[in-house]
Amino acid sequence: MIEVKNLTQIYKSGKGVFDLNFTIKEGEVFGYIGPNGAGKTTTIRNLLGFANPTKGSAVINGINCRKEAAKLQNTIGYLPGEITFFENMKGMEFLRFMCEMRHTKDLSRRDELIELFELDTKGKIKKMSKGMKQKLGIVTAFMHDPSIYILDEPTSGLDPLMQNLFMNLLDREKERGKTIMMSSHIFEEVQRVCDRAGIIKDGRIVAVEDVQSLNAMKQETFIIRLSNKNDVSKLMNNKLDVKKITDKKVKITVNNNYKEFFKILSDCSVIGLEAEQQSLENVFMKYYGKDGVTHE
Ligand SMILES: Nc1ncnc2c1ncn2[C@@H]1O[C@H](COP(=O)(O)OP(=O)(O)OP(=O)(O)O)[C@@H](O)[C@H]1O
Repeated sequence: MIEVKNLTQIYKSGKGVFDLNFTIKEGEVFGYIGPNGAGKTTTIRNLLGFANPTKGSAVINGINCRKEAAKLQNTIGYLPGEITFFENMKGMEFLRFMCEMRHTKDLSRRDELIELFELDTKGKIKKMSKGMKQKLGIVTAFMHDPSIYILDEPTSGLDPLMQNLFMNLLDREKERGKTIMMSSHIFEEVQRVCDRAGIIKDGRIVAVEDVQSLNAMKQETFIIRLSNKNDVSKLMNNKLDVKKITDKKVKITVNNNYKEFFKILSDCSVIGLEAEQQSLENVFMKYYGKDGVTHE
């Protein structure tokens, strides 16, 4: 369905994306993850036909994304990373304009989405907050019921409640057999909804993995507070990766060995447990060297 072949776009600065190769099957949810500046937006802009690749191609449903971009317009729901709308239009005016452009007849989905995200469409876009603009972008990307979604960091700017609503919406679209590509640097988000994920770093794809195997790579770190300081040495004398912070506080890194982790903790005087968020960057920095080769 989506085929990226040797796609290269080099900016004057020498940065960009280089020899990207991946395919996304019909009905698949593909996460595209990488740190800031890795090349996610550049790839997505090529899929939308907004950029002229230096080399290679992106093809969707047999249609060349650059050469025949107009043909894809109604098939794709695109959410840009930075939303620069017609700032002087009111929210509803913009949505009506987009529906006319796309010849969308059935407006019920638009209205359902406005209600779902509690979007106030009365005000001018330039007066909307970042989160409100993001919601407007989501309604725009989803309201014509396209078969493919290309979403650039879709939850950015949304509060946790809205993020959750959005992820539920993605689940429903996935169930309806839609093909979804979404960029993100939030591991949890990709983990929750994606089947596979491509990892991009310094403009190159370093891995395309099943999300299940990606999960196995993830380590979690917990800060444990104890009431009895003797428990610190008890914790240090086993197979767990434990670092002492104070005489009653330790940091434990768990790498899928939860069973052992809970077994040992159940025997200690735990009075507090706090999970440390691990950034996605840390996850793959640990597993992929600069050369893009897996280092176990
Ligand atoms: N128009 C441009 N001209 C020159 N360099 C650019 C341009 N757009 C992006 N770049 C550079 O290309 C690289 C990839 O940028 P890109 O925006 O694709 O990354 P990204 O993965 O989307 O990052 P982020 O997560 O920060 O949005 C970066 O080094 C960026 O500085």
